[in-house]
Amino acid sequence: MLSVSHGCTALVRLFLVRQPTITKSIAVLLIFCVLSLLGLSYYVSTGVLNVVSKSSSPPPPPIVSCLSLSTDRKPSMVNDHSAMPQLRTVSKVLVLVETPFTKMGQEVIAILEATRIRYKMEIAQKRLPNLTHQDKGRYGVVIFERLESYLNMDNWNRQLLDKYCREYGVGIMAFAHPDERLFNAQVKDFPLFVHSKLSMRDYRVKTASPVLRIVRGGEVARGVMPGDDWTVFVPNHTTYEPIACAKLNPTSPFVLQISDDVSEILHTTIIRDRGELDGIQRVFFGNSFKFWLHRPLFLDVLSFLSHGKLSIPLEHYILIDIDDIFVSKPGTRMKPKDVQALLETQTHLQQSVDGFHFNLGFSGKYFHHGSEEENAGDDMLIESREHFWWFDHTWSHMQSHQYNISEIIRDLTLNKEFAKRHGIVVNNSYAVAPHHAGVYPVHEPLYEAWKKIWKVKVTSSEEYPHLNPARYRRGFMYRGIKVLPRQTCGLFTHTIFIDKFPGGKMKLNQSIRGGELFRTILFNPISIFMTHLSNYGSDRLGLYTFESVIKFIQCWTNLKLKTVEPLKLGSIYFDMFPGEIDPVWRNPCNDKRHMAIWSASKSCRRLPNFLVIGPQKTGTTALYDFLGIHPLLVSNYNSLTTYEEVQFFKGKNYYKGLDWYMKFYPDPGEDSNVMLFEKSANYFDSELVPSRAYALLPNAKLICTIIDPAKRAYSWYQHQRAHQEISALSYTFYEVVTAGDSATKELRDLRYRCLNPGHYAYHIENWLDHYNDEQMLIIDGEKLRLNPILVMDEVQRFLQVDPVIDYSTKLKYNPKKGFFCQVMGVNHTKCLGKEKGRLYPEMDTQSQLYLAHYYRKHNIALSKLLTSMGRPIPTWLKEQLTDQK
Ligand SMILES: Nc1ncnc2c1ncn2[C@@H]1O[C@H](COP(=O)(O)OS(=O)(=O)O)[C@@H](OP(=O)(O)O)[C@H]1O
Repeated sequence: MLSVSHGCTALVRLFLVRQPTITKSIAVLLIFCVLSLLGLSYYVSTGVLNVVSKSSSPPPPPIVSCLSLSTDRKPSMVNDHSAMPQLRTVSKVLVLVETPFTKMGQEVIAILEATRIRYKMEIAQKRLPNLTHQDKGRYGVVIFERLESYLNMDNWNRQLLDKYCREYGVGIMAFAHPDERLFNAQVKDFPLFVHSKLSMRDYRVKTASPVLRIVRGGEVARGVMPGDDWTVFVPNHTTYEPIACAKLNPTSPFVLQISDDVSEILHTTIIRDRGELDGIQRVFFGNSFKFWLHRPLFLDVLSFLSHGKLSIPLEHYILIDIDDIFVSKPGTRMKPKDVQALLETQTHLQQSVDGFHFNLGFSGKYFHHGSEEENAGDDMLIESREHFWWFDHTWSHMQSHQYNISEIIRDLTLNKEFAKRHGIVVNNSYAVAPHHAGVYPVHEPLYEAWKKIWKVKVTSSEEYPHLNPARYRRGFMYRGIKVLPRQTCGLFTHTIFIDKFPGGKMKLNQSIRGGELFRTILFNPISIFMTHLSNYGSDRLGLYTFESVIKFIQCWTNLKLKTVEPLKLGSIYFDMFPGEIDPVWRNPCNDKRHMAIWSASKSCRRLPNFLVIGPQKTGTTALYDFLGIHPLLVSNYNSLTTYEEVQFFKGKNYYKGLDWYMKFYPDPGEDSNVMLFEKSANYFDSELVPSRAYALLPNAKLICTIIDPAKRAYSWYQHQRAHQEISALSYTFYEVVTAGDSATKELRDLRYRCLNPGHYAYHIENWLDHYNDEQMLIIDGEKLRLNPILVMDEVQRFLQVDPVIDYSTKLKYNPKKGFFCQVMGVNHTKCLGKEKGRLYPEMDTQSQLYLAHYYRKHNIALSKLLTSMGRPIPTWLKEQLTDQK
């Protein structure tokens, strides 16, 4: 554009200043032509002209026709696989792969993750993992990435696996992938033969197969199948039954040997072994997931072999949001005939999708911002308002993370007034934020304003926990608002013509016919799609895409599609996935997209660099105080309720969100060497905290302190008594630690709280499930008490902080207190308050003996763990382990 305007100015000047000569006139004309060409190419490349030229051609009708949509459509067989009573297996899959990186194995894992089916991946050549636990089978189905790995297992492992499968009714699934070309080769140990490395065409699934559930039998996928590495199975026993078959491609090798009549004979591409010979059900696939239908068939086989335990529901919900109503650029907006088409398609889709409605998200500010015809389109949307569902998409299509609460409130109010003026009945409970801004990472003011103006209860976003990989997208709940995962269907604001679809029309059709879009609906029982106003003008890509994919699903599957209002969808979602209600906060600075929609006033520097995690009563407060002496180690501001401990990752505080947590930290600035830290002694023994802390602070360092666990338990008990905890006052220490199953709940709880933190090895390992060994410093609390100077030097080295402090000048033993305290002046030290280092009677001998025995196995585990980590063994631990009390 720049060159065009500069050129024009030059042209005008030339004419104004002098009389043109002929040569100059020709030169001017030439310049004019070049500029016109430049201008034209600009318009063509930006698509502006396309809008004009293409909008006259009729939008494409939906694709897909199939046998099952014809009038003589036969009812399809939907098998209920949950026939076997008293299964003794867990709903989990064992996946045996060649290597963790092989493509096929990764594809299997990707399906399991997308469908939220639990799995364990192991290398096939290694010893099998434990298959049982307390008379329960750990896996409901065993999958071999390669059939060859199953056949070539060593005798011991093979017998073990077969025995397990027989006893627990567990099925085996495997994918044939022979390295060499085979003709009529016998499958090792089975009355089954294969031809391999073939090219196939015209794929069909057997109508009567008991394996089918999602896949509708009887359809034919015409044409040549992808790949020339197909294996077909030739059984020689009644135990085998074909599930799917295909014809040979005439160009395939062995064609003549295999059959005379290449065109008609069907060859088995997926075969089931009913288990007549050895009591084990197996299903072998003759190819990978290159052919799209193998994914839904994989899910059916999984369901079948697990006796319905690993089935996904057949009822699937879809909600199609059309965001940006009124927002699009002139030339890309809907005209009356597009609105008409939208209405017609909605009516049409209501026949195949129960309750179907397009869900329209409006931004009133841009009403009537198009051409005359497009403004008439806006009017028609308003006239047809009661046929659609409507939700708020902000008045000005604002990125809420850039605004404060009153600005957001003002914006939402304007949109609300717009709706009122135009008689739009808005679905109050649902709203969507433009650009996902403010939903995740959470921008508190948006949530507050939504609740206040619209009483929003449900929203959706594709950003939690991250946009990619899409299969990990999940929901969460924050401040009473349910955030549901949103799916992308490939239609963005600029995707308005079929041939401009990224990758072209072929790519779009692939996505519809078993590709990405189809898979999204298949794998997610609830799919909320994000589309835009512009996808329904021009070529009406939105209508083409969804009508086609819904037809395709009807053709090939027994999925029952439904649409329900977002509020109901929210309840259904969290009834299905209750484990997702609790959010997991991640660091926005580790995701570029998150940074782009996070308020500029926030900074990841306001998060701790290291955590002192406890456990309680091991000297953590002394350590906290000593750390605070160092000018480069800065702790959080005090909490009003829990003083120096923020206790964010444990308990209710976590639900207050990241903004709340960050307010406890100063911003040390980008270039500062300051390290922020938090000490919360109750983090150590929590089951949830390690994963939460790691999600937010994966690079943090951790410090824990350990003392003799029996001593720690007794100190804790005394602490509870000093704090007047009734249960601790009611029972002696011995009664607490020895409380058995018949004790009151109150006493059992007290015992648990008293003894559990002392299971050091167990808790440290929980942390090390997430963090690396090198990220954790384990301090001997006794050493901290007796020689804090040495310990603080070690801490400085571990933190790699400038050792600007000589702790020998900062800490001094206070004989009166019996502890090291901070040096404040020549004859003045500051010690911890009377809360720490209380005087209490010695532990009774009975309790000492009991606890020495109780903690013995935990202490052994700790010594093993410390040795494996290359850490020193504390003196008290050595004594405990040598002591024969
Ligand atoms: N320098 C110094 N001053 C005071 N106290 C010290 C010090 N070093 C270690 N200790 C020991 O720390 C015990 C308290 O541990 P915590 O601070 O981790 O307790 S808490 O969980 O934060 O309440 C406390 O336990 P009790 O003696 O049972 O009170 C002390 O033994």
